[in-house]
Amino acid sequence: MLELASVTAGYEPRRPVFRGASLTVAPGEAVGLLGPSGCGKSTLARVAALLHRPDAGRLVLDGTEVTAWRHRAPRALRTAVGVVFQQPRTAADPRLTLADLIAEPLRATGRKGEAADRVAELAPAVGLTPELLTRRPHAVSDGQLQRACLARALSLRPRWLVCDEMTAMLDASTTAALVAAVETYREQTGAGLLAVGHDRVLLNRWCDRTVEWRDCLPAEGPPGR
Ligand SMILES: Nc1ncnc2c1ncn2[C@@H]1O[C@H](COP(=O)(O)OP(=O)(O)OP(=O)(O)O)[C@@H](O)[C@H]1O
Repeated sequence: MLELASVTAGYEPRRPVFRGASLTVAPGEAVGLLGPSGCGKSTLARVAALLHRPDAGRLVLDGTEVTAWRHRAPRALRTAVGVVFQQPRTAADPRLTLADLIAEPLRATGRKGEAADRVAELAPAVGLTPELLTRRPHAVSDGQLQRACLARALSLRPRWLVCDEMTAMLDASTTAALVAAVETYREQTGAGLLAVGHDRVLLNRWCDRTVEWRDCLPAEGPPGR
């Protein structure tokens, strides 16, 4: 279970973006999160991915309460969640080839020896040819780079995936390919998914259920600041 309970988070002391947001994803479940621009969906997604420390509230992953975020989080928890962001350009090191980008989490966790096999397995799963794997980000399209970013997110076989507007910049065929790659991975591993987006039709089609941001907030009191 991925449980976000009464989470308050933001970027400035005493000025949270939202207060008391709660959301649960059951093992193997796919939950879509919809809401207006700027309400804090990405911030909550980053809390769930252990990338942003909340001001208050709880994140419980498979029964373990998370007490440290980012580099302070224990490796076993950090690697339990794979994350894909909206903008592949800002999420990818421009110096790395796509093969090295995909293998980055394996290198960072001392599993460099598995990198070649895992990249060979993941590249076709996300629709990347061997030739594309040798290129650097500046020499591939946004869609191709996003495919590599998805493969990177899957490289450590996470139990949870957080896709934050993963397909917002992409055309319909790349969107379909990436959603299919996520779904194949989930069928193979039973991973749960939190998919943040604006596209209600896509999220309804993709996810087991879709949650409105307002329904994540406490009923009483004004949402947000
Ligand atoms: N790094 C940051 N520093 C300061 N403020 C930030 C930062 N990131 C986001 N914010 C602010 O926090 C608020 C929530 O942003 P967030 O990206 O979580 O919203 P969102 O619901 O995902 O929006 P969108 O649907 O437009 O992506 C916004 O007002 C935004 O300007």
